[in-house]
Amino acid sequence: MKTISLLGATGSIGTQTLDILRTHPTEFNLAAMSVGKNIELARKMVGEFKPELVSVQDYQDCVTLKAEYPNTKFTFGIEGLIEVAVYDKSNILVNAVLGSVGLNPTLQAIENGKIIAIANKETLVTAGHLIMEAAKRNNVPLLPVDSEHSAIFQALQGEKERNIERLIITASGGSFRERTRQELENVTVKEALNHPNWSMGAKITIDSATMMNKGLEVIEAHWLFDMPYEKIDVLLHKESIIHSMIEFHDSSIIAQLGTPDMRVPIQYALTYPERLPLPSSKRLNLANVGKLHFQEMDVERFRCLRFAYEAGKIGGTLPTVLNAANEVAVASFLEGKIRFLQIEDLIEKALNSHQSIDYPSLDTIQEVDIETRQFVHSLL
Ligand SMILES: NC(=O)C1=CN([C@@H]2O[C@H](COP(=O)(O)OP(=O)(O)OC[C@H]3O[C@@H](n4cnc5c(N)ncnc54)[C@H](OP(=O)(O)O)[C@@H]3O)[C@@H](O)[C@H]2O)C=CC1
Ligand SMILES: CC(=O)[C@@H](O)[C@H](O)COP(=O)(O)O
Ligand SMILES: [Mn+2]
Repeated sequence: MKTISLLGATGSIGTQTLDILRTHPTEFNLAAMSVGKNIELARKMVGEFKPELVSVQDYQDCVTLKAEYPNTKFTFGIEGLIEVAVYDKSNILVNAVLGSVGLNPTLQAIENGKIIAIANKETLVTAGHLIMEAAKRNNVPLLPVDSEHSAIFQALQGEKERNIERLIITASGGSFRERTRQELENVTVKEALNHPNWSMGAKITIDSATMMNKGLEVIEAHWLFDMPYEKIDVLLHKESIIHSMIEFHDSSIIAQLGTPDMRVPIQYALTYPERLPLPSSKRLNLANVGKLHFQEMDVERFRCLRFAYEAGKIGGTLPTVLNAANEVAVASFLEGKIRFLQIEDLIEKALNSHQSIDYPSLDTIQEVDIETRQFVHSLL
């Protein structure tokens, strides 16, 4: 029995993680979880899974839930996220929280020897060097949940990182893949949230439409697989059936395929190195699919991808700025405060106005994260 702490239980990845726990009740047990503001769903989850510890975002929700479930321990805020992440009865942390708020809980969980199943890519983008250093020092496995990184991780089994020629990360093209740049001027939030292949949380769906999701994934892959940026390519593949590939020195390419279903990579991270059946997942029938399509990425049309490569290559605090500016810009777009193309304008302004600091400490990253958020807010 594996005992799990789950950050972001009420989200898209969080709810699918709980689906897997439901499918395999004798394999997994939920000891602790965090939610944000979706207290209605949290209530149902506490009733069903009976975790011993629950963290909520706001103090008042903590008080309300405590009155309803006196046998459960409730906590709140960033300290609550950390408490869940390091909960002593858990041996695995599934980090499915949204944004760089996941950084400190992840670091603390690593320091406490927890196995990390990481979906929360913003944490790796903003401070990949700190996460990788801590994981190495504590001999803690970092198991990717993001579909592309899980695909690469699966294709790497039995292989050596030193034999990799390049990583090929596939991109669906997002909600606006058929539109010209000019047609992006007046797109709506509703249109942007209509991803062609995946059902995901709002922020990552917008990131997919701007191509920032692929940018974040390039940086994520750089850290997870210790790969220079020059050896990480992005390829448009509109079906999202090949989830990513590795090309080796001898020109062999190994890919991982499947229908777009995040429960597969989530479950793989939870069962690694074993595999369990996943009866509810639709099996891929390639004869029915017939054709797969591939197309070169245009970094002029998708400027966010170029920003991410540039920020990643320079390193220091630039990825922190990239991520924090993007988080604020996407939230502003979702709130109807800015137009779609202003997302990339705001990120560009934040990057241009920042002097990168090399080898940033956790404190420096947190300061730069706050400063960047304030800077972008001042432009709105
Ligand atoms: N969705 C997907 O298919 C994929 C997602 N990912 C990554 O996984 C992470 C989660 O994505 P996704 O599940 O789509 O996101 P969602 O928006 O669906 O869920 C986010 C979760 O985090 C909680 N949350 C948000 N902000 C805070 C906060 N400040 N404090 C505490 N809790 C908070 C939310 O709580 P509440 O809703 O209760 O307010 C919710 O539980 C992201 O980093 C994303 O990039 C990676 C690959 C695929
Ligand atoms: C499911 C997942 O991992 C997402 O990151 C997904 O890949 C988004 O798809 P695109 O960014 O390729 O549109
Ligand atoms: Mn992905």
